[in-house]
Amino acid sequence: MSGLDQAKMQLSGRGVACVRGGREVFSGLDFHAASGEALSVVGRNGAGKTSLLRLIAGLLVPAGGTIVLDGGDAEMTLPEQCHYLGHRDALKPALSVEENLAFWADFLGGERSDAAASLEAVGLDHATHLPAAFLSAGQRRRLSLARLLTIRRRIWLLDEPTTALDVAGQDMFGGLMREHLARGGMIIAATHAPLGIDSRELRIGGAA
Ligand SMILES: Nc1ncnc2c1ncn2[C@@H]1O[C@H](COP(=O)(O)OP(=O)(O)OP(=O)(O)O)[C@@H](O)[C@H]1O
Repeated sequence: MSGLDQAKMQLSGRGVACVRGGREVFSGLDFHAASGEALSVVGRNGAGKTSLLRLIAGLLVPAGGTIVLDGGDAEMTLPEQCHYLGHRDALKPALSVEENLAFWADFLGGERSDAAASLEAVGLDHATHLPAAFLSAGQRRRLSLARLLTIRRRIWLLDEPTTALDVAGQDMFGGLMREHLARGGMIIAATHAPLGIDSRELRIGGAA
């Protein structure tokens, strides 16, 4: 665990507004999250949970307000310090499990851990040469989770991360999230189901 991993971080949103397709999804949204902390973003379908993750990841531009990271790596942008895991697993079907992971490691760059160890941690070490097209939904999700471990980024933005995971997979993922937080990481997860770890709730758009 490096000293950098332990540096305090604080992510703050102030008066954030989101417009999609010309329609306001939410506005005036305030939130904050600190290193070592998990935030569960909850709300009804269409409230803007995915949109908020995409705003933080820099994949959408806020229509108003600011999103600021204090205490992160001053040489990197906020999106460069985030892992965004969408609810659709971004995998190349013709590439094998290990080739998919290598693709993401090359694409994202930066510090990386041992890919074989990551695949073992998510229970895919028996399937490294299998084309991603042959993976089950839960196995695809596990491969996406291996990305979080292979390429080290301190902020995990997770969209419905436990979808398709069996009970053992949810336990495994709970352990990985706890380790990430213990290292000074941050997790912001859009979810309809309990995340499986202690988290603070950020509700968007009133009761679901
Ligand atoms: N590409 C797009 N163009 C226009 N509108 C969009 C686009 N993507 C999403 N929206 C709209 O933005 C709103 C928020 O969508 P978002 O996916 O962020 O909601 P959500 O809270 O994650 O919903 P769910 O619980 O169903 O996953 C919805 O009304 C949706 O129709």
